[in-house]
Amino acid sequence: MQLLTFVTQETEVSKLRLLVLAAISGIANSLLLVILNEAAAELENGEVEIQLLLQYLLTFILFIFTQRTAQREAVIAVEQAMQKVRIRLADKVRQSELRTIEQLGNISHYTPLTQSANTISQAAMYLLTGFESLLVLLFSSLYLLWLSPSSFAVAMVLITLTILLLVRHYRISFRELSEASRKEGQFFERFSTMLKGFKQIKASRRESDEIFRELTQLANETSELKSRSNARLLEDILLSNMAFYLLLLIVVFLLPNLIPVHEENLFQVIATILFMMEPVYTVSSAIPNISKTNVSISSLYKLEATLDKAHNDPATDTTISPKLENFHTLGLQSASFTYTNTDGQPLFQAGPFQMQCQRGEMLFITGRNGSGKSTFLKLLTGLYHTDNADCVQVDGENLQAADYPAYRELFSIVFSDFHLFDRLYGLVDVSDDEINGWLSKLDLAHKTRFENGTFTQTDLSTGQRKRLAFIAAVVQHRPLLVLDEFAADQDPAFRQRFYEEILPELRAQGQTIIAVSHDDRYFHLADRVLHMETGQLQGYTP
Ligand SMILES: Nc1ncnc2c1ncn2[C@@H]1O[C@H](COP(=O)(O)OP(=O)(O)OP(=O)(O)O)[C@@H](O)[C@H]1O
Repeated sequence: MQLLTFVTQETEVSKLRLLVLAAISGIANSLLLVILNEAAAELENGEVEIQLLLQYLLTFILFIFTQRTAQREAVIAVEQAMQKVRIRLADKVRQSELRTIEQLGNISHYTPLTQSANTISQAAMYLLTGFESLLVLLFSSLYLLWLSPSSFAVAMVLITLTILLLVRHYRISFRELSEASRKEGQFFERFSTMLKGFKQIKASRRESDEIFRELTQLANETSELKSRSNARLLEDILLSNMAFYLLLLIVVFLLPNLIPVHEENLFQVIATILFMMEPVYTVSSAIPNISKTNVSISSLYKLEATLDKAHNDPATDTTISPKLENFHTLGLQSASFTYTNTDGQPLFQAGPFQMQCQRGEMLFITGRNGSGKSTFLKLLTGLYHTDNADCVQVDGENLQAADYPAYRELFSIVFSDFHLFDRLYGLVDVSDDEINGWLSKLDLAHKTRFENGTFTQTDLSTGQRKRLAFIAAVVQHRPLLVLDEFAADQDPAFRQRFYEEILPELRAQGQTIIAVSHDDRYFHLADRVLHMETGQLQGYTP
């Protein structure tokens, strides 16, 4: 059971201590019944001894104390475990290869990280009370056996049948809830698609209706699966009650006629059976919740297994060695990369690439859409791992797998689908003045300022936001600046200044620049222009 694995693997609290506390609480609970029955019997014969009252009070205190302590510790432990799992998964996501995250794709894969938390926290309580109730049931059954073996036999038959049915229902619920959770993920994915493509659907009623139909269908299917499961929960509670009323019927109306001695302690037997109803009720209502939690934990561990399977860097050290820092050339040697579908079937092969870049060079790359320019940049910058090892070279030497994290630190990159974070993370020794200087240089000073680690205004046009992304890259002061179609959405006047002033200025300061560009009127400014032709890189003279 996933919940048990979760509690065992992720929590640091002593499981034995929790079980012992729950066991004491369960035994104390059952003892209360025995003492009450004893007292009732004594009352029939005269007076109740004060000793019994004291025993009752002490057992009651023990019951409350152990139950409260066990529940508090379990809840705290599960909260801590949940926090630990979330942090571990967030860390695994950031350590994953780019390709894995691209393949995982949309947000629906990460919903377990947020959705599961509440379910799992609640489930700790159910697990503990479920265990305690099972113990109460066990001890009350033994007490029933002592009071009336025939009632015990009937009770066992009925309870076993009830439990078998509950277990069968648990399996069905698990399947239904897994399916509901998958559909819920798809709902959120469609919902985020609707938000991302809002402009299009706002302008097209038919498009909007079709997406809305899909959303409605997913919501309906999810709700149908969940309602079915919840209805079964109510039926299960009713069923366990019915089993006990049937038991009472047999014990009170049938057994006394069959076994004459049975009437002697009939009241105690009835009280015991009524007492056993509560734990059975608790167990039957815990099952659907534990089932929901198992679904949540399964999806969390599934996400983690996907991240673990991905080829992660064997090391995380990002310290740039002096050798890397002072490189003269870097490039790719027989480097290729193959996109595959989820079944591992090849879709497109980029390369093999042979390419060397000199320090301080300004290199432009051109080529048709889909020819492989971005893929080449991802290989060169170490964001994608090449199909074969030892294909990235620095000063003619192969880059070792453990060097990748440090190698990536050599590049600052502005992607064509750039993302502007709400603050400039990880900046070291960069003054606000330097960033504000860049804002003036890129004609943005009248729109925004840099203060306290953030731009005061980022709600700007696409081209303006891209200039902010360019500033964020440049002020990292890394040896290589990589630009993927940066100027594509800039106005002609800025574009001219960018190619004729800004890039040459950066090169003069020692930056190596590798830029994908379609602006052939500025190609003469580059040291070299390379042309990408369906996955193959060729030299090109403008
Ligand atoms: N995420 C992906 N999954 C599978 N195949 C992909 C993926 N991205 C790109 N490809 C394949 O790789 C080829 C090269 O894509 P790439 O993005 O490198 O081209 P590009 O030259 O940068 O194109 P553009 O000029 O349109 O940006 C594409 O034609 C496509 O077949």
